[in-house]
Amino acid sequence: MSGLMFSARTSSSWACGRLLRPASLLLPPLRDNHASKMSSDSHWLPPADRDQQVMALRASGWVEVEERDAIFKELHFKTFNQAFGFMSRVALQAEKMNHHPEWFNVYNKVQITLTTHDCGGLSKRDVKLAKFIDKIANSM
Ligand SMILES: C[C@H](O)[C@H](O)[C@H]1CNC2=NC(N)=NC(=O)C2=N1
Repeated sequence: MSGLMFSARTSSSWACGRLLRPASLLLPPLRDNHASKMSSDSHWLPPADRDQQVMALRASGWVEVEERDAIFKELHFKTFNQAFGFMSRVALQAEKMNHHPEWFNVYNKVQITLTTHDCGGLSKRDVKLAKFIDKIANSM
């Protein structure tokens, strides 16, 4: 295949409010620093909102990850089947939101980290998914 290939950014570009543009070696980056990228995110959490939301999630067991703009929680279930059933329900919601956890499961334990890769940090989607995770975990 020859010639310069152009490709439109994926739908996930909208997750952070960035303009859709053909990825090209010719165009300078519209926004090339973290702060300006974060500030343009339509799902970006302004500092005041973020503090309030993270404080509420802390109350239900979420903790902030050191050296990453992310939140973490470890959940314990009675059995592996319960843990896997929980993960299945969260996976369906993640697909519906097109927003996916970073997670690790050993037997009845599930470790979950939430962050928005397209935005380089926490967004409203992480808060929404964290609240869904807590709702499902509490219902099991
Ligand atoms: C191409 C796809 O839509 C994107 O990669 C989505 C998928 N799921 C995602 N999940 C998370 N946690 N962050 C993202 O930025 C993200 N982006």
